Amino acid sequence: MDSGLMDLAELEIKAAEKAAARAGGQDRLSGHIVCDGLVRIFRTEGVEVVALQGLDLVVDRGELLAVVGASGSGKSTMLNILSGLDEPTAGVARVAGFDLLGLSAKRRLEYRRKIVGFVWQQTARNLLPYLSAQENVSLPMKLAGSVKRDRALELLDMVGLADKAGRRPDQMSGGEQQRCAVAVALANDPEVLFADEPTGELDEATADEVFGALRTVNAELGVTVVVVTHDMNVAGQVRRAVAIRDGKTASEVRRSARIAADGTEEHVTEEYAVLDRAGRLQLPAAFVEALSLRDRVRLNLEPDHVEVRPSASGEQDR
Ligand SMILES: Nc1ncnc2c1ncn2[C@@H]1O[C@H](COP(=O)(O)OP(=O)(O)OP(=O)(O)O)[C@@H](O)[C@H]1O
Repeated sequence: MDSGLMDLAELEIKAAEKAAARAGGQDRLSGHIVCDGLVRIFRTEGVEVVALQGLDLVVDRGELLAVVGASGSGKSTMLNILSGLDEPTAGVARVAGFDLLGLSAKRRLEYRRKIVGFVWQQTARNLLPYLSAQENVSLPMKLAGSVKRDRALELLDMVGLADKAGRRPDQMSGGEQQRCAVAVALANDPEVLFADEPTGELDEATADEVFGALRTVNAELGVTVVVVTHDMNVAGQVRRAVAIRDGKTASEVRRSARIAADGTEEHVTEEYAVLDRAGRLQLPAAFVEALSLRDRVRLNLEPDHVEVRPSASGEQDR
């Protein structure tokens, strides 16, 4: 049995329970983060770049989601909007009841201070070099005027750094610094944690530890976690990974555990294409190439599935 995955299942149940308690009941569990038809167009020197082309995404309260995609697919653009640093050109972006389109400066500040926490790829952006781990975690509390005794140590303990509380960033490894950054991001008890390539500068084993810390805080605090990465292998670290392609959500990988006919537990990884509200979906590039699909395809409705066939030869140019 894959004990790692069992842990994942247990952690997810725990995270959902904590999130429900935090939200005041199961009925408020859905749609903690909602992107609907999100569009972001950049205009520079007369050139238009459509970075997000109608992106749809719903993340439930208490979920831990990975967003994966190649360079230039729009991940950072989405994260900048969700973290309140940038505004969408059109569409809906809502987090914890905050509508991020047309937020006043005051509400934006409140959103960034209280609702969301961030972990950036560059460790230097997350931690102050001359402060110890504990001081780094305490700083956001001080700035918000709400220092809670022992909270910094509790958070450091949660990310496995209880014994490193007195160390400065240059006395910690890259992975430890990123785990410390997770504790800093949670100092003011945000509802949502965004992490942008938090393991981008780390080797695989160290990256696993950082993911372990993200899973733990998700389960212990019920905080909704969104991790953006170009590392497709990350899908194995979470139960839900959404892939972005060309500024839209294209596919989704879900991992789950189920009991097989012989009573043993088996673990299933299933990949789904994302269907938007207009019924559009994107075929995986490998499928398109395998059958040389081009321009038009034939669709047949079968009792329990839809068939996609290449158009007959010669049909393409008629
Ligand atoms: N401020 C900007 N001005 C003009 N174009 C931009 C701006 N920011 C992003 N873009 C463009 O938007 C598209 C999406 O970029 P984005 O940074 O969101 O991708 P990404 O998936 O995060 O890539 P990476 O993994 O390399 O960070 C790219 O074509 C990029 O060049």
